[in-house]
Amino acid sequence: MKNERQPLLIVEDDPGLTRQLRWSLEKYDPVFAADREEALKQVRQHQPSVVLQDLGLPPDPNGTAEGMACMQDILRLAPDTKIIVVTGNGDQSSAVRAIGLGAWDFYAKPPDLDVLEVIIDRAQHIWELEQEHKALQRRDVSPLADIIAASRNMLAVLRQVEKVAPTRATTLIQGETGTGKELIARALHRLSDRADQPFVAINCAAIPDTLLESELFGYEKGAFTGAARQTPGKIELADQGTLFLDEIGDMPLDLQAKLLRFLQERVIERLGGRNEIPVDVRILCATHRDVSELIKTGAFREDLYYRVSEIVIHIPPLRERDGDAVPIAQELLRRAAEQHGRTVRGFTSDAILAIESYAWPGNIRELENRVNRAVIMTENPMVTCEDLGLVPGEANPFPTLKMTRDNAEKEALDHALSVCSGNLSKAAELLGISRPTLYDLLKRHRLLQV
Ligand SMILES: Nc1ncnc2c1ncn2[C@@H]1O[C@H](COP(=O)(O)OP(=O)(O)OP(=O)(O)O)[C@@H](O)[C@H]1O
Repeated sequence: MKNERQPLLIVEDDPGLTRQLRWSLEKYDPVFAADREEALKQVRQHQPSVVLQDLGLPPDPNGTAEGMACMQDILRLAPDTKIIVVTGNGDQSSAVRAIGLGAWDFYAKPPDLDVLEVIIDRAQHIWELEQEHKALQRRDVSPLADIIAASRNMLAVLRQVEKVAPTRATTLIQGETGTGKELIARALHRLSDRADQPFVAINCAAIPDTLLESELFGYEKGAFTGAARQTPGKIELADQGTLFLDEIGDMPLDLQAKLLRFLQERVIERLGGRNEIPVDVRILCATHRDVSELIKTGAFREDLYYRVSEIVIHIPPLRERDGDAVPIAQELLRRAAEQHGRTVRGFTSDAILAIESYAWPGNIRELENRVNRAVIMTENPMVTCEDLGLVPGEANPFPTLKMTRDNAEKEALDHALSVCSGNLSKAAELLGISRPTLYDLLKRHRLLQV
C-alpha cells in the first residue's frame, strides 16, 4: 500500500459506530456520509478506492433497499470502487444479494475492528493492483490490441496484417458485413510508417454516385452549382497517409476508371481544376461482395481489381472462428458497461453457450449490438440469454458427416496456407496433394479470390 493516507468513505448513520471507526482506522483518511445523497457527493469529491457502507440507511434504516440503491449508485459513478457492505448480525442473505449486485465484500455488525481493518487493507491492495494493471495495459496498447482473436484462422489474419502493414502494398480486405474490415484497415495503418499521418476513410456505398467523385477528388470554386469554395477531396486529405475505400465493390464504373488512372499516375485533378496534384497515399480497400462475380457481370473492372489487390486479406465470418465469439463478447460487454456506467459483470453460463452456438449472420457488429442492448436493458448483474435475445440451448444441429469433412478440410487448408505464408506450391506439398487439386479446394471453400 502507498504511504500517503488513502481516503476511505464510511457510509453509516449510527454516530456511535462512526466515532469508533474514525479512531480505529487511522491509517486511512476517513470521510463520512449518513445517507445516499451525501455518499455520492463524497465519492465525487474524494474518489475513495474503498467504501464501507451500512446496508440499513435512512429513509429505510431497518431494511436494505436504500443501502442497495446507494451501493449501485456509487458503482455507477465509480465502477472500480471496492464496496464493503455492513449488514445486521445474521443477515447473510442481504450480504449475498449485495455481492451479486457488485459489492466487493461484507462484514456483520458488531464489527471486530481488527478483522475489519484486514478486509479494508485487502480491498485497497486489490484496487491498487487493478489500477497498476490498467495503467500497464494502457501503456503498451499495441495497434492490434483492440482486435480480440483466439481462433487459428483469425490469428493467421493478424500475422498477415503484421507482415503487410510496413509495406506500401495496395490491400483488399474481404469479409462479410461486420467482420472487422475497418478495424483491420486501421491496424494496417497504425502498424505502418504512416501511422502519424492521416487515416482517411470513405464508404463508397454510403455516398450517392453523383457526390462520390467530388468527395474523392475535391473541386474548385465554381466547378458546379453550389461549389462555393475550393475543397480538397479525400484522396488529397490522405496525402502522406492512408486512404481506406470501404465497399469499393459499390463504386460506379466511371469512377473506377478515374481511380485506376490515379493508381497508375498518382496525381489527381480536382473537379473543375486544371492542375495535376501529386498525392502520396497508401490505398486500402474493403468489400463484402464477391469481386469475381462482380467482374463476371461487368460491374467491376478487372484491371482495377488487380491494382487494388496486390495483397488480399480474407477475414473469416465469426461462425468460422473457433473460440472467438465468447472472448469478443466479454470484451464488448466490458466496454459497454464502462461506456454506459452499468455494473454488469459478465454472462450467465446459458448465455455463454448461446453465444458459442449462434451463427452470427451479422458477425461482430450484430454481437456488439446485442451486447450493448443487453447491458443497457438488463436488470441482472449477469447478462442472460433473454437479455441477448437468443434462445437458450439453441445449439447447432448435430453436424452431418459432410459438414464435419468440409470443416476439417477447410481447417487443414487454412493451417497449411498460414504455415507456408500463402505459398501454394509449398502448401500443396505439405498437404500431399497436387497444386491444381489445392487450387480447386481453395476455390470451393472460397479461400481464393478470382
Ligand atoms: N476482433 C474484434 N475484436 C473486438 N471488436 C471487434 C473485432 N472485430 C470487429 N470488432 C468491432 O465490431 C464492429 C464492426 O467492425 P468493423 O466496422 O471493422 O466491421 P466491417 O467489416 O468494416 O463492417 P461493415 O461491413 O458493416 O462496414 C466495430 O465496432 C469493431 O470495433
